[in-house]
Amino acid sequence: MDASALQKSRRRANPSKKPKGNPNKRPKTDEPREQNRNQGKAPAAAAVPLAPVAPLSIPVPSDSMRFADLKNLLDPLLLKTITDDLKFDHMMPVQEATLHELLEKRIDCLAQAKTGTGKTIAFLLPAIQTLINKNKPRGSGISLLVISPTRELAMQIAKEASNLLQRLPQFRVSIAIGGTNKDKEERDILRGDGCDILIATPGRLYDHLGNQQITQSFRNLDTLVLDEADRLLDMGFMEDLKKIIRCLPDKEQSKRQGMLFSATIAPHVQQFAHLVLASGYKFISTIPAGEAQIHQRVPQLLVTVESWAQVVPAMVASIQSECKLIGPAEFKAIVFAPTAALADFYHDVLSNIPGLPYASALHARVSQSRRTKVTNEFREASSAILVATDVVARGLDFPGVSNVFQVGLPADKESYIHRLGRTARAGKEGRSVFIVTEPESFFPRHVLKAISFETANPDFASVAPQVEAIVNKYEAKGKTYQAWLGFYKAHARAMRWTDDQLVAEANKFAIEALGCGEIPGLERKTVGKMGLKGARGLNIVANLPQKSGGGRGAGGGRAKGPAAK
Ligand SMILES: Nc1ncnc2c1ncn2[C@@H]1O[C@H](COP(=O)(O)OP(=O)(O)OP(=O)(O)O)[C@@H](O)[C@H]1O
Repeated sequence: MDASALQKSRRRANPSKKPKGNPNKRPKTDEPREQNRNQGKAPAAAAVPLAPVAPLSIPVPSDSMRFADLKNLLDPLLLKTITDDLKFDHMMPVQEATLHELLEKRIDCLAQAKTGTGKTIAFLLPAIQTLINKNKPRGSGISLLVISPTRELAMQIAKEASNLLQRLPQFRVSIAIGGTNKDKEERDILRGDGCDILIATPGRLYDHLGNQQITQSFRNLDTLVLDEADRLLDMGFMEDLKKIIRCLPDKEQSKRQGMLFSATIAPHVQQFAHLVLASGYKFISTIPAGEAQIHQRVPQLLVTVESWAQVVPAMVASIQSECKLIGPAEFKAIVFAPTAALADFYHDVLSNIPGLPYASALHARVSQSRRTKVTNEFREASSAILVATDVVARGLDFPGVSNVFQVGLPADKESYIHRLGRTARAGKEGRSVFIVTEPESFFPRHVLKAISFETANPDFASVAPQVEAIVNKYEAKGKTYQAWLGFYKAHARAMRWTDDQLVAEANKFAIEALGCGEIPGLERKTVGKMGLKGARGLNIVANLPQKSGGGRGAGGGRAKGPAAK
C-alpha cells in the first residue's frame, strides 16, 4: 500500500501551542470510559469492514533472520543482551519485517502484526539504538517517548526497555502513568540529568506537560512510538494525543522517527497517522493478503444462552469444564466482563465456587497499588483466574494464559481480537470461550463472521442452584444493574432495541440474573446522564442510600454515573 496516498489530508500540528486550562482538573483515570470509547463510532453491527485482523499467534520461525545478522547495525552490548540475556535467537516475523529499515534508514512506519509476536522489541530496539548512536551529552533530555493506552502496558514496556538496557546502565527509563503520585513521578523524570526513555499514558503525560521543565526535556526527542496505535488514535484518546503532540518539537524540523504499532489497524488509523508519522511513512503488515484472519490453532468456542439468568451459570460451567480439560494446576484464565461492576459480580461468584483456582478482579475502579499487585501476582501465577475489563485486553504479556473467556459483548471487533490475544502468545497453545445471550448473538454472527466458532453447550443447569445461592448473597446488585444498563445502552442500536426494550431487558436481568426482589432504583440525574429520560419501566428514586448494596429486595445501589471499565 502506498502510504503517501493516504496522507492527502495531512495537517500539521501547531508546535507553539501549550496545554490549555488547568491540567490538574483531569479525570483520575487514563482509560476513557466505555461511553467515550464508543462516541462517534458506528454501532458494532453496522461497523464498516475492518482492515485485516491478525492471526493470533505463530511460533518463532527457525528459518527467520537471526538477531546476530544485525550486528552491523546494533550496538554489541545491546546485541549481547538480546542473545545472551533474553535468549532470543531468531526474529519474529514483525521483527524481521521492520528492524532492518527502522535501524538503517530510520523510516517512519505503521506496523501491523499478530498479537503476542514481539512488536515491543520491534520498536524498542531501533529506538534504543538511536539513543546510543546519538551519543548526546548527559542532560540532553528524553530521546524516546512511548505512549500506551493503559498503565499496566506502560509498566510492562518500561520493564522490557530496562531489560534491554541492562548492559547499558547509563541510560534511564521512567514512567508517567495515572493513579500514582504525580509529584513523585515528576521528580523521577527530572532526577539527576533526567531520563532518556519515557513510557507514558496520555492523560498523565499531558498533566506533566503543564510543567515547563518536562516540556523542555522533549526538546531533543528522537523517537515517538504509539503502541496499540488504533486504540490511541480513536475518539477516547484523540484530544489528549493532539494536545500532547502540539507540545512536542515540530516533527519536520526535529527529524524524529515515528512508529505506530498494533495488531489491528482499523481505517481511522490511516486517517490520523499523520499526527505521528511523516508523509512518506511505510505501512508494514506481516499478514499476507487473503490469509485467514484468525489463527486456526486456537479453538474458539461459542456458547449462546437464551436468558440473562443463564449467563453466569454458563460462565461457571464453561470454566469448570475447561479447567478439567486443561488440568487445575495449569489452568490460567482471563475472564473478560463488559464493565467494572460486572467484573466484580463475576469475580464474587467465581471466588465462591469450590475447586476453581484463586480469582482476582482488575478494572479501572481498583486502586492503582492494588492493580499493580494483582497484575504482578497473575503474571507470576501458574494457575489463577483474573476477572477483568478491557484494561488488560491489549498488549499485556502474562505468561502461560491457557484460556480466555469473554462473557457478554466486547466493545468492538478489535477488542475481541486483542482479548483473545492474551492467550496463545509467542507460539504457545490457547483456548477461547465466548458467551452471549440470544440478543447478543448478532456479534459472533455478523461482526465476527470471518471466525469459525465451535458451538459449545456447557451443563449450566446443574450449577444453576449453586450460582443462585451465591448471587442471592451478593450485595452490589443496584450498582451491577446500573452498569449493565449503561453498557447495553451503548449497544442498544446494534441490538435493535428501543429505550423501552432496553429497560425491559435490564429489568429481566435484575430480576432473573441478579435475583432482585424489585427493580433497582436509579436517581433522575443518572437516568438523564444515561440518555434514558422518558424510558418506561425504570424505578426512579429521589436519592439512593449512599452505602446500599441493593441486595435481594433492596432494589437500590449507589448512583455513580455511567459504568466505567
Ligand atoms: N524473537 C523472539 N524470540 C522469542 N520470544 C520473543 C521474541 N521477541 C519477543 N518475544 C517474546 O514474545 C512475547 C510477546 O511479545 P510482545 O509482548 O512484544 O507481543 P506483541 O506483539 O506486542 O503483542 P500484543 O499485540 O498483544 O501487544 C514476549 O514474552 C516477548 O518477550
